[in-house]
Amino acid sequence: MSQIRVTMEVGNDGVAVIAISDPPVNALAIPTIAGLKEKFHEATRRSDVKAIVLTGKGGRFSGGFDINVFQKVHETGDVSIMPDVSIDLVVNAIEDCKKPVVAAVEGLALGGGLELAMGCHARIAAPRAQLGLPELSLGVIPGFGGTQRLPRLVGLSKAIEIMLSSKPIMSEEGKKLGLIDALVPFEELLKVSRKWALDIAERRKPWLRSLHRTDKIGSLSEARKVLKIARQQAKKTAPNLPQHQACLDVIEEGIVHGGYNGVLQEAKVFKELVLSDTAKGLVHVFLAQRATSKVPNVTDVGLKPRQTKKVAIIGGGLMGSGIATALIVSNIFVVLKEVNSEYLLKGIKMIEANIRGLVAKGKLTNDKAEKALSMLKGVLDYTEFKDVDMVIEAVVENVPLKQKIFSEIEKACPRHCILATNTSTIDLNLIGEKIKSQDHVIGAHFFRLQDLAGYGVALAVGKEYAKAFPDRIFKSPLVELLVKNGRNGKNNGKGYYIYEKGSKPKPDPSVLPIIEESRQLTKIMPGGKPISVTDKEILEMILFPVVNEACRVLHEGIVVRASDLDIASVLGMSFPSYRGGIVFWADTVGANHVYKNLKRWSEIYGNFYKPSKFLEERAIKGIPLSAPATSSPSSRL
Ligand SMILES: C[C@H](O)CC(=O)SCCNC(=O)CCNC(=O)[C@H](O)C(C)(C)COP(=O)(O)OP(=O)(O)OC[C@H]1O[C@@H](n2cnc3c(N)ncnc32)[C@H](O)[C@@H]1OP(=O)(O)O
Repeated sequence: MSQIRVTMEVGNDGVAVIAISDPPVNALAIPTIAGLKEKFHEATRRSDVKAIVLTGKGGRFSGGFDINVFQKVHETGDVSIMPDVSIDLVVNAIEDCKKPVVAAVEGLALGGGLELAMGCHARIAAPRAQLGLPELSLGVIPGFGGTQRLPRLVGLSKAIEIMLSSKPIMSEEGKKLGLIDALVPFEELLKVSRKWALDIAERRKPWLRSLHRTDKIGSLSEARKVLKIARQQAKKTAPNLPQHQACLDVIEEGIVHGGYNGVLQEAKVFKELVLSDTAKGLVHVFLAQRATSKVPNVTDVGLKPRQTKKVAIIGGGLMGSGIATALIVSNIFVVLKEVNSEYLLKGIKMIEANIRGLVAKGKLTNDKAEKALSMLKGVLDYTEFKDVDMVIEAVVENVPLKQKIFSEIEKACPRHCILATNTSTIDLNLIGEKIKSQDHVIGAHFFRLQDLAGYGVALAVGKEYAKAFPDRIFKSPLVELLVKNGRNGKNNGKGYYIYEKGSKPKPDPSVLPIIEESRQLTKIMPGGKPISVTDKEILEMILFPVVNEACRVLHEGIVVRASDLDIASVLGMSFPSYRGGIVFWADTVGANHVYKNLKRWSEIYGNFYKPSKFLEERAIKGIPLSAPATSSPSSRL
């Protein structure tokens, strides 16, 4: 195995080129690490090798340590399956190698990939290569010496920024910072790297060990000041993520006690963090997100995705104009259709304002804003629909209106066109009932929340839910009362929050008497007094019904796998990714705990909380909610 994943060629110049070869990203799997150790020992031993170049095949240096190994550690709880790379390979075989080692980097060097490169005695990179240490986004810290070498190469503040943000920098910036020694055209990468390695061997260039450098760290008191500020910021920006403070502690260890001790402490903390719930959740989300692109009977039978170049949107209200904005900034032509020129103009103005907002926030340059707006066309009829790849209907929640629109677009659009509806609640079968191309109908739901969309939408959605799932809704008069009191969310400045330009929305206390009235009407106050619930119970009373609904979706086979719902909850509901998504979290809490509480609440508050059959069976039998249906008899429920 190791021979395939790592190759070595020794040229007439005496340079051994060791290449990682494991497409698509040259991840450092356990056999690859073994292969690297083997090749480095061989190159060190061989008398015909004067210097070494380390590179990656296929246009990418390395995407870092193999994340699948983390998953195995999580499944088994056995952290000893992770090989010692930090000392054995990076310090002993590379950094302390008796022959100079130069990294030739192109494409990307992330995580463990960049850490290998930092262990080399120089780094030569091609343009636009991504360099980063994204380990914190996986719930761990860099574990191959990155917490020690990066500060020594680019300075403490920048290194902290790179690690805590988990965002890569480009090789151009890397060159300015000193992380990269030379930036050369792609065609010259290997040639220059070989020569650089020979120059070091023959003492024409310095032989630098990153871990031994101190020139960019500054004094201990300066370093402590920088670390103190970083700790305070991390407390605010990442209060629930232990890896941020842990990373700063390990950096400090190396500054106080020297780089080598820092590396040892890093390895210890890394192994503790890899078993944390945060790492379990984040690693799950990383792998689950990639799994969403694998659809049985679609991607595995060779079907290729079709490009979407032009999309029509029906309805230029808040929703339609928001969707149009997202599409034009992604370089997709948009045809926006409205029923009259007054509404159309309003929609276009909203899109222009959205784009101006993105420019003001620095998310879009003026050039890109102009380009985006040039991709938008407002229309009042269907003529422009003749060559669209997709239509997204974003009109009010009204079944006859949506059915009429779908009949019209079926005639106006090409056969391949996807017919999407932005409905929140209406059954897609009902929307497509009157057309022939039912196999082209999909739901493409966008929603931001009540204050933003306006309470009219919330009322319409509530009515549809009540019709479709009468036994699954909690009947609350709150939204109607808000409307009666002249409130309509952000739209008229009277929502749950107060919206002031330039500042974060603040809770509006004048909404409290209306909430109180709603409570009285709902009769959920035994003895006329609000019930007393802990913060934990509030959280569970909100999220367990979501878990229950996820169980119904799983039972009905609407998603291919439970982890698709995790990704939907993270991307669509802002469910914290460090908790792994809604089903993953429910399994962490325990299906039985979810079931028992829902059952108890359903006896007090009614059917809204009634556990579904799927949840009940899995809870009773002790089967995780995420286990595939085939492994459990509940698939027949
Ligand atoms: C000890 C060390 O300090 C610890 C570490 O190194 S932890 C790892 C640090 N590295 C990372 O976090 C990088 C993670 N990877 C990425 O961000 C992106 O995959 C990427 C920027 C490298 C490439 O992105 P992109 O081109 O869009 O391709 P993407 O679909 O994400 O990945 C291609 C395939 O490579 C896999 N892959 C990418 N990086 C991987 C890694 N580090 N380990 C294992 N598999 C990896 C993906 O799972 C995907 O597999 P699939 O084809 O079976 O779905």
